Amino acid sequence: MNFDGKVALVTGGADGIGKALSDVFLSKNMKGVCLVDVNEDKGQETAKAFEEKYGAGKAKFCKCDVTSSEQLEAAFKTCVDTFGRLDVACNNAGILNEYKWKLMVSINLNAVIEGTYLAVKYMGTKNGGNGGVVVNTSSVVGLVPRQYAAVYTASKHGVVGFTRSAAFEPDVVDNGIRVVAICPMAVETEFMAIAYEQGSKYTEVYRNEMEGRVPRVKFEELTSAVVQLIEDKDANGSINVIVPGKGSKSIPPPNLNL
Ligand SMILES: NC(=O)C1=CN([C@@H]2O[C@H](COP(=O)(O)OP(=O)(O)OC[C@H]3O[C@@H](n4cnc5c(N)ncnc54)[C@H](O)[C@@H]3O)[C@@H](O)[C@H]2O)C=CC1
Ligand SMILES: CCC(=O)/C=C/C=C\C[C@@H](O)/C=C/C=C/C=C\[C@@H](O)CCCC(=O)O
Repeated sequence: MNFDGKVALVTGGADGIGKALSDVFLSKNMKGVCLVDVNEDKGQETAKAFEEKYGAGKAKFCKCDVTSSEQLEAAFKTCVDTFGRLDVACNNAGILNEYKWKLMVSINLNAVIEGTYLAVKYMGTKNGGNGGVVVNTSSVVGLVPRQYAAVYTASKHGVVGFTRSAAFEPDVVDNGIRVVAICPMAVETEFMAIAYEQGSKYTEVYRNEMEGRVPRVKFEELTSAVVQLIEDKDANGSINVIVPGKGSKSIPPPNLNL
């Protein structure tokens, strides 16, 4: 898919990875981006900054807690009502808080599943749309274990398993939709700083042993991996790890011919 005149919806679009993706989408001449986020102040601020940079009417902020089915569907509807179409859905919002693990699973996994199905409803060729691409944000710990963050790791493994499987569901394929996921290593965002405030065993260990010593994926490395996945018409069910300084690599499912 090329980006010209297309429309994207990005959850967690107010900040971090979602904001960086939205910026790049607009720089590639997308018609508009819908920033879907629970943080109203940041969301309004980011939308305003994008309109100043790319022109009036290019960014729409939708206040939404992705754990609410009603709010998430309303965001998809607002996006199509505002821009007239939807082509790319990034299910990206996420948190790291092992103490609030049920909430974390709701945000990191359930909302990714719900967002994917809503993308089929609002982008699907059988539903009046033009087809499109769903990009789900997992993590490197969607592929490898991580002690002290068992539920975060489970939620991100869930995103990988769901993406690999949903991509080949007839209802998804027959609606002209591809589904991919990214598995970045640590990225240059405030994600861990926010996680420190909320507290978890993992962030205590991380802060003591790893902070400042782990290289970060740069936004440019991450966004170019996502752009490639969106542009590549053969990328479906693809799970791409993103490693600082080394770029993006597709990771196939394990070969079980034992
Ligand atoms: N930063 C990192 O090192 C890595 C992050 N990830 C994943 O990338 C995704 C984005 O993370 P970052 O941009 O780094 O974090 P961030 O904290 O900078 O941005 C996350 C955004 O999601 C929003 N959000 C949180 N809960 C929400 C909810 N219930 N409803 C709607 N919006 C909500 C926040 O308000 C924020 O704007 C997450 O899924 C995270 O797990 C994956 C690998 C590495
Ligand atoms: C180590 C830095 C870190 O844990 C930052 C975490 C930020 C977000 C949580 C998660 O989505 C990302 C984890 C990134 C880990 C990065 C580097 C390595 O420590 C992992 C290498 C994989 C392994 O454990 O073998």
